[in-house]
Amino acid sequence: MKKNLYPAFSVLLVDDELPWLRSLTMALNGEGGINNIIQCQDSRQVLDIINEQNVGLVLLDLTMPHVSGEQLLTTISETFPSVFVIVITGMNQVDYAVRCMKVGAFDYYVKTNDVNRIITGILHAIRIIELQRESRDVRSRLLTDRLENPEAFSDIVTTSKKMFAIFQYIESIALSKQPVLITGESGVGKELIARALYKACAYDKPMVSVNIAGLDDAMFSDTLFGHKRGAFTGADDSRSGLVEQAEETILFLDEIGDLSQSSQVKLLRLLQDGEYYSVGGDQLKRTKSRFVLATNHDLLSKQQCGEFRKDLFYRLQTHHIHIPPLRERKEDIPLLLEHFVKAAAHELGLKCPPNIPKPIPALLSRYAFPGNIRELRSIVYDEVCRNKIMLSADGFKDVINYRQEIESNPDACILGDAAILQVFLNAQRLPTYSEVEDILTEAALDKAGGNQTLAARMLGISQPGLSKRISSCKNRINK
Ligand SMILES: Nc1ncnc2c1ncn2[C@@H]1O[C@H](COP(=O)(O)OP(=O)(O)OP(=O)(O)O)[C@@H](O)[C@H]1O
Repeated sequence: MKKNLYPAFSVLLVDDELPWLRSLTMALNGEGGINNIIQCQDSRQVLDIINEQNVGLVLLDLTMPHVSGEQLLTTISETFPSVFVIVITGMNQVDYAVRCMKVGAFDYYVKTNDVNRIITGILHAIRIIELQRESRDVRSRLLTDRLENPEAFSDIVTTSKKMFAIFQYIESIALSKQPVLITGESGVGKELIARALYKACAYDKPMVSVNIAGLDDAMFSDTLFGHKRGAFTGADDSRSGLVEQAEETILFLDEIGDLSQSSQVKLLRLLQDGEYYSVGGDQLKRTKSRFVLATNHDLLSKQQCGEFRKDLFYRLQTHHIHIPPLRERKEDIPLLLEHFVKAAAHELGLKCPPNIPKPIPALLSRYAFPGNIRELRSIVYDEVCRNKIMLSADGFKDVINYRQEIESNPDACILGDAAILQVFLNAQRLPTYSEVEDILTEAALDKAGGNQTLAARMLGISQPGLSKRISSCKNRINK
């Protein structure tokens, strides 16, 4: 996989003027990050090059010796209909432009010193070609029912056709540079899918991940873009951000659903043009990172009620992977059960995993798993701790009944005031507010099997509020 070449197909520059070829190549490379370029000065060679190399886009001059650009344009359109042609010429006449577009040119530019405008058009064409190629690729993969690199998905335990279709889709978008949005309920495996995508892309550098829930706009900019020395009080040194650290690999932004409006604007610019400023810096930077973003929010309804920007919402739709909840792929339950029993036994140092009585998979299939696979994992681990030789069907039944009860009536677990008071009176010293917050957050997540929506309901706060508490709790631990 030629992962350092962009785009994955070649861009063929055809012009008899060598200085123009050179300056356009430099601009495409520097400003547009395009480095998969073939230069051709002799118009007679163009068709052979297209025939022999993986050319997706031709940037074509019109006035050339031997074969004219217009003649070439007609032949390319007829013989290689999937190759896009952009005409870049010195001829500033509308009728030429109209003629070229009629014959099949994708766009028409007059040579100018302001190459930025041309580059924006070329990047636009590249994006469309990538999408066309990807959709062709997805179609052929769906017909052949195969994976090119099954190893990339080996950590994901599944037998579901829906998940297999997701794997095929991931393989078909692996070479694209466009951002990928992964959605699905909490605990459904979004991070695992992001890691599979990373493996399918075969980057040399490790993936960079960050959970951006609860970051205010200043923290968001500082974390992603870094800062210049003296940018704010305490910024004693310049520091690079995660975007720079993730150059030529994947930057995984988890929980993008709660971003503030101003951070959404910055994120859009980053995804759209690859551009950003470090905090306190006035030099525009460009990135070649691949962005993978995840959320368990319904972004469509957030966008409809004005909480999520429409332009960002649509920018994120280019490559969208939605992971179905566990209750919609119950065929995975027996496999996952066995997998987690083995993993738990291994962690506990058991010689062999406990036996699984036959009724347990069917019992689990009747439960809706609001916390999805994370919840199943925590139930199984807990049961393996309790029963190291043979798992207990009754144990599973009790846990599931209890969880269903909490789910239908989150108030049921509330302790009386006196009981709460007693907990503190028995302690040698009173915990601080932040200690209580950490303990409660952890306890609620534990009870809810990692389901943040349910845990937030138990604590009487919103899910974004809980997300913020989780990240501040993590920050306190990391300090
Ligand atoms: N198909 C699977 N096979 C094995 N383990 C899985 C699978 N799906 C999820 N898991 C495990 O379940 C747990 C939750 O997965 P993950 O963190 O990827 O979910 P998530 O959707 O990102 O959750 P959240 O929205 O809360 O961040 C992890 O321990 C993960 O390894």
